[in-house]
Amino acid sequence: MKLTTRLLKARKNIALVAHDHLKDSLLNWCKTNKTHLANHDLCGTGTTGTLIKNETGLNVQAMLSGPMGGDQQIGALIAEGKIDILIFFWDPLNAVPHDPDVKALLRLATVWNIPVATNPATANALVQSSLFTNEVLIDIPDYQQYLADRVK
Ligand SMILES: O=C(CO)COP(=O)(O)O
Repeated sequence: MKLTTRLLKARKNIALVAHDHLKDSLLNWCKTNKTHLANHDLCGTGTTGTLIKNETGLNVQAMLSGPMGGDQQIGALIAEGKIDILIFFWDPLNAVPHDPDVKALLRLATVWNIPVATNPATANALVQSSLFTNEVLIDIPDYQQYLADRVK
């Protein structure tokens, strides 16, 4: 796959998602890192986003709840280059009904090479990284080239 680059601006679009057993963990992480998060545009799946908004006062755009399509909405935004960082505390110990959507979200985050944290240790590393406060270039698939190759 030929690559091109995408500039992630200093002010990021950050998606926040947590499965039910990990919602307290993500909520606590958001409270601890509220001042960092306040510098960015936040969205989240329905329940996670609403809980964070209510409990931290941060402005979080809540999409649909995960099992109702929220993971897919965030995945689509990633594919469109509208999400810069994904923080997704997914549950490795409990099955969820929408496992295909979870996989799809994680897959698209990998395809489009955005920084992803799936646990608090990595989320801490991300928030302390210069990419959290500065603009950064990431490599992404060259979609125009990809399409041109497929249609010639
Ligand atoms: O299920 C989720 C992610 O897969 C999260 O959805 P909620 O935030 O609505 O609980």
